[in-house]
Amino acid sequence: MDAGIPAQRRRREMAAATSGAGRWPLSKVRASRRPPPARVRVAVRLRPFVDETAGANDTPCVQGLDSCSLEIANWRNHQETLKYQFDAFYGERSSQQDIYAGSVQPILRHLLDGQNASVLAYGPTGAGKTHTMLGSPEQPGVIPRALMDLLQLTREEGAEGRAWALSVTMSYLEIYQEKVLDLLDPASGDLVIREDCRGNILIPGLTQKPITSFADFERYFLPASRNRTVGATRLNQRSSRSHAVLLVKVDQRERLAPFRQREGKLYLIDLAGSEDNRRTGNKGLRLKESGAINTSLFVLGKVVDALNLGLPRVPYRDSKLTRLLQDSLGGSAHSILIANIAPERRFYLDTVTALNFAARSKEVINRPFTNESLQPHVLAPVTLSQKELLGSEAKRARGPEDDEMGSPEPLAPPNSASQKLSPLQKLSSMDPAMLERLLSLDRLLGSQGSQGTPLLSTPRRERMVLMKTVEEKVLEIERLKVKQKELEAKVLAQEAVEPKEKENCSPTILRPLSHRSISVAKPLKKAVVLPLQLLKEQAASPIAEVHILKKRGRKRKLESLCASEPEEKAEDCWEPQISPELLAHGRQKILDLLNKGSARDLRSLQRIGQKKAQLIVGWRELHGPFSQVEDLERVEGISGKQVESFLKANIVGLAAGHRCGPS
Ligand SMILES: Nc1ncnc2c1ncn2[C@@H]1O[C@H](COP(=O)(O)OP(=O)(O)OP(=O)(O)O)[C@@H](O)[C@H]1O
Repeated sequence: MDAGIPAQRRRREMAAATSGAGRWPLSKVRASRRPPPARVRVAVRLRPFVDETAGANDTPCVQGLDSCSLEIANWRNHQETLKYQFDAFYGERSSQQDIYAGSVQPILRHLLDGQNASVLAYGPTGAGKTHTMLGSPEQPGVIPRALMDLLQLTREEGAEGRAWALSVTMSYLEIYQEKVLDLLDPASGDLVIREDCRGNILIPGLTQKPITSFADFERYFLPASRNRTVGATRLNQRSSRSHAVLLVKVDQRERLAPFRQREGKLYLIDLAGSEDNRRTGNKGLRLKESGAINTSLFVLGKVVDALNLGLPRVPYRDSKLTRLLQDSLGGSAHSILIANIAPERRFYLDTVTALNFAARSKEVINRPFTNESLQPHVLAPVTLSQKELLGSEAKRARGPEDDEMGSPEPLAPPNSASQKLSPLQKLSSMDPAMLERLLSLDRLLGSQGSQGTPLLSTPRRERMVLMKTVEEKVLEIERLKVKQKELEAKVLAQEAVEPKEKENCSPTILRPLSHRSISVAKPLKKAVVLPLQLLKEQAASPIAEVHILKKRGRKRKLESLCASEPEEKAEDCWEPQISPELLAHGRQKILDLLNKGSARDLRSLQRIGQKKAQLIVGWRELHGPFSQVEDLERVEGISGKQVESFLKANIVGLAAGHRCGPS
């Protein structure tokens, strides 16, 4: 478009545009003159209590401080509050109009300057994204309000006699499991996203409906909304399983010479909820959906971070959602992210995660959470096991008051050196696995003599150093655990191979209690065969143990007098037997890769493609390092069976590499 305009005039109009007097679209000037990428503005909306299970006395775990900041209890130290700062904060009493007028309406005018804009509702499942974006007939949300205003604005600006003629079109699509589906034409299948030579993002084949009135909009939008994929999860009966993207284009044509054209795009997006599948109870299809949702939200987080930090590379291409938004997030586009959060305590961790995702700045204030009736429990985090925590969870399920009263017998004697006051038990619905992780961090920091350095209140750089130390310690512990398992396996293997010797063996060799069982079934037949072709290699190879074949077969259960689970033994077929030591090396190598490898490194593993590698990296960033390879099963989208076959496919190769390699 620029080519036909004399350079002098272009410069004049540019100057007019930047001084606010003209209407030359900043987005259309040459790249070198473009303003620096716009920051994504972030607003947080706290919804009111809607949880029927919340008791009358339940107090929110988060509360607003002013129109831009809020505080939330610090799980680790009840004397402290985490304070977050945003561009805007809307408390539980805020209305739909407050959010719209405060954060959305101001960006609409940029569309008439030919610039793009986007509004994204983000947050955990059930926190109020759809309510914010869509609302109800009584409380219309951002979408109907924005459409109403935009149509009004374009009618006025494009009226006869004005310099520009304006028209509005709408498209409506969903991104479901990384597929782009046209909600106005559900039969059309997965659509491709393309970029033209000017960097504009296009979706060829996507339906565009011209709209001139709000009635037009409703006529298309309401039936299309019913095409959106929703499903019931444990946390929301009608949970959105896809990102719903409403695209409104405002097209402008100048009525007189030089007949310029402009196009402004507005994306109004109701994102699918970020999900912690240990709480949603998702399985099968829901789990798969959730994996795709979490991955694309993770990429969105990276894109927002990169834009707000001014990084040179913004990873738009890593997901369909961000690819679609490439020309409407950053650049000269105007974007607002509305992070929706819930007040119920059972959402505490989700809330912290959402706030951390959205936070521009956070500080720790040295005062208790003001609305929090946290009763100091005499707990020693260093001695609190997951079992005990689960016990307290169960107790809470019986009645929260019991818990409020605290245990008549403190878990640690008062005044003991390890004693700490902790609000952990008050954060009633915190995931036990997550608690265990947080507590293990505590334990490690405690054993490092850094009790005085609360992790979350430490400046970012120091926190990174601390986290690194903690990670190393965790790895060391894991290594020791593996070593222990190895020794146990050796003892077991020895007993299986030499049942008779076992009877006479020294009483000083004891197996760990949990593994001690007395089998009353017939002893297994021993069969260790060295295949002919391997005999030579085995003599020379340092990894000879891999090539020994062991007899194995249909599993059958043996009665066990000691173990709670029946022991499984096998017979009648052959499989490679790997020495426990080698197995442990292989496992450790895999674990190291899972915890330290980039997505690219992970792809070098068998059975790990690009998607799985991203899922793993995403999980790691959200939940911290894997403590054992089996934790892979906790990654959404990776099943237990897949983990099993992944281990089989990789363990020997990596173990062999370890033993034979230069190290
Ligand atoms: N500000 C609010 N005022 C009153 N009710 C609300 C508010 N926000 C959300 N709700 C109610 O909370 C429930 C969950 O909200 P909603 O469906 O919007 O969550 P969501 O974040 O879109 O969930 P999902 O990601 O699973 O789709 C709904 O019943 C909704 O009406």
